[in-house]
Amino acid sequence: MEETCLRKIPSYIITGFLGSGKTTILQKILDYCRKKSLKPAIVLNEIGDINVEQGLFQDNQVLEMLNGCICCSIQGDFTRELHSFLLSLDEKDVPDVIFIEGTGIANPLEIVDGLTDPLLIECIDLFSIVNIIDASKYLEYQSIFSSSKEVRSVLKAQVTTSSFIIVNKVDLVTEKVKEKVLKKVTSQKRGETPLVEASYGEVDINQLLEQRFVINRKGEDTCGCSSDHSCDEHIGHHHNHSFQAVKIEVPKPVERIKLEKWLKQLPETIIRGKGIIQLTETVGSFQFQFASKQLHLNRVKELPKIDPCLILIGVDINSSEIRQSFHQEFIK
Ligand SMILES: Nc1nc2c(ncn2[C@@H]2O[C@H](COP(=O)(O)OP(=O)(O)OP(=O)(O)O)[C@@H](O)[C@H]2O)c(=O)[nH]1
Repeated sequence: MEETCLRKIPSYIITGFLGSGKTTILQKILDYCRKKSLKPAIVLNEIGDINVEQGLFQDNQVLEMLNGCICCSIQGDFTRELHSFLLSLDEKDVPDVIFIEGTGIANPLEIVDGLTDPLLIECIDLFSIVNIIDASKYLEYQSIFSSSKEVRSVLKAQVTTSSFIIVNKVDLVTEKVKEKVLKKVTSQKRGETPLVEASYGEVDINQLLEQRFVINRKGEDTCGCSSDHSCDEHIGHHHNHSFQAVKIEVPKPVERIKLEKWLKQLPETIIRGKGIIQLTETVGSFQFQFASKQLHLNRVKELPKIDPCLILIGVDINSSEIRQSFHQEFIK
């Protein structure tokens, strides 16, 4: 007989497009858990084969799902791995709460599918889907990706399925743009879903964790979304993501200004960059973050467990061209 979990654990899906601020808000949630003496477990999903942000989650139980999107290629593995992870825990280690951070290109309903698999039904109590929106890019993405049905439908599904929405990065936009974004999101979201605005994910965590997910089962629309598709589209259809992650080894320190210039000339469809690099200007390793067309470099305190590299994520990227261009500029 299949072994099963001792109890159902409240679980939250943290969703939102690439670089919108999911990890930033998750860090705030983890601080909150620490203060409340709650024991969290975190499931991290990356489309690349490496998690360059693992240092951010030290001291927590982390299950990493790399090299694919929970929403498609590794959905079955996700269910099995999460199940065996939970069964492997001693009673004292069973988490009070689980946070699942999607890849940024995930349709949350496909993660819901994985969590509601019969294998996990006694283990997981799905509380809420929290969606983070990048206020500085949301409208732009609608036009950059106007010809990509796939990107538009991911952006929309992340809004329509959520039980809590944070319009983040409002520090980067004017009042007028913010109002436009809020209007657009309000027109897409489900009526009862709270919508809050934030910079660097500063929100009332208590309010966020209390919000309960309600699946709106009515007629055909069994998934609860108000979008104009049949909900069967969520299942089994998205196996050919045109999203890609390109990994570039960076064996030598790079010049910051030159790197900034190089990033600026990348195609608009490269949405996100992460990595660990060294700089010519100063000793040490730096966490490389590129989102909303902005470069952030944060010094890494401990020796990184991975070799310096950049991961660039986007849609329909010509990986060899980009690798070659980087090599030409920085390595040769
Ligand atoms: N200006 C500004 N930057 C932010 C804000 N929130 C997050 N960032 C920065 O945006 C970058 C991406 O943030 P993350 O929290 O890693 O985004 P993410 O959604 O986890 O990214 P992926 O998992 O790669 O999709 C980081 O450099 C953050 O410091 C914000 O409100 N304003």
